Amino acid sequence: MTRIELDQITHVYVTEREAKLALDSISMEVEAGEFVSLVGPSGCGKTTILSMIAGLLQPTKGEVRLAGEKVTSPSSQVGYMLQQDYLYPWRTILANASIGLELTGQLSEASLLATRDLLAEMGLAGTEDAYPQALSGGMRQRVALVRTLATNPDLLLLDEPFSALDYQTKLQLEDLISDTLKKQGKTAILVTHDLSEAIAVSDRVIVLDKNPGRIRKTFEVPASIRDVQPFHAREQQGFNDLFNEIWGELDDSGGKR
Ligand SMILES: Nc1ncnc2c1ncn2[C@@H]1O[C@H](COP(=O)(O)OP(=O)(O)OP(=O)(O)O)[C@@H](O)[C@H]1O
Repeated sequence: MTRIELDQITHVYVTEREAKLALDSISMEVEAGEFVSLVGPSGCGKTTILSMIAGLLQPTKGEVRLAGEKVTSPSSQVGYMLQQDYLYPWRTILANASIGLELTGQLSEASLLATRDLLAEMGLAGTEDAYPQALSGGMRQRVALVRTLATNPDLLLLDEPFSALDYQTKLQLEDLISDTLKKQGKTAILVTHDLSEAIAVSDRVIVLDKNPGRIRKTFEVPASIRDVQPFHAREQQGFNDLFNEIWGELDDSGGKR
């Protein structure tokens, strides 16, 4: 299991026109097995943070560490899931779900069998030989989740993975991801613009400010909300109060705009 540390991270994007201070001295820790959400106004640096944890971008100053090791390049320990499913239309569902195994040299009979099992766990049994165009948006996003989990990463980075889905599918997928990650003891960071989703799936919600990106405030989600499935979390006592409290912080950070 992977513990994440961001130690005094500053990032400046340099373009022909300007030097943009995107993140200013951000420090945070995510414990192994913890599920943390990042919320904040558009442009506050959420994706920049994920890119650094994924090893796709090096901070201008500071250090990111995974399980105590400085991140200098992408690692197979880390799975990244995005808003778009990026399934290849010419590959079958099984071939799409197993592409990460192929790219990392882990393709074997056993790993393919495990991928089939994962597809079945996600309610996708029988779709293995179909092509992505035959599947609904929610099913395709489940295939993307299987593809992310198939290489067995310790850490999942989820960049608005539910935002393109209809509300009902989104709730179902939140439950599925939350269940799966809890069962497997994975560490996860979710970026989302949906505050109720952040509260429903997370152990902690971190609110960011923008210009420059900084941590504004961190909220612990109480056990009464954490310990039930995301769908029912929204009905728990205290959910609305926490929502309103975080919403107030988002308002002050410009997050509602
Ligand atoms: N490649 C880049 N070159 C220059 N500036 C960039 C680049 N990527 C991001 N930025 C700037 O850095 C800041 C943070 O961007 P980032 O995409 O991390 O924010 P975000 O919080 O994920 O935004 P959103 O919620 O809209 O996805 C923004 O001001 C953005 O314009």
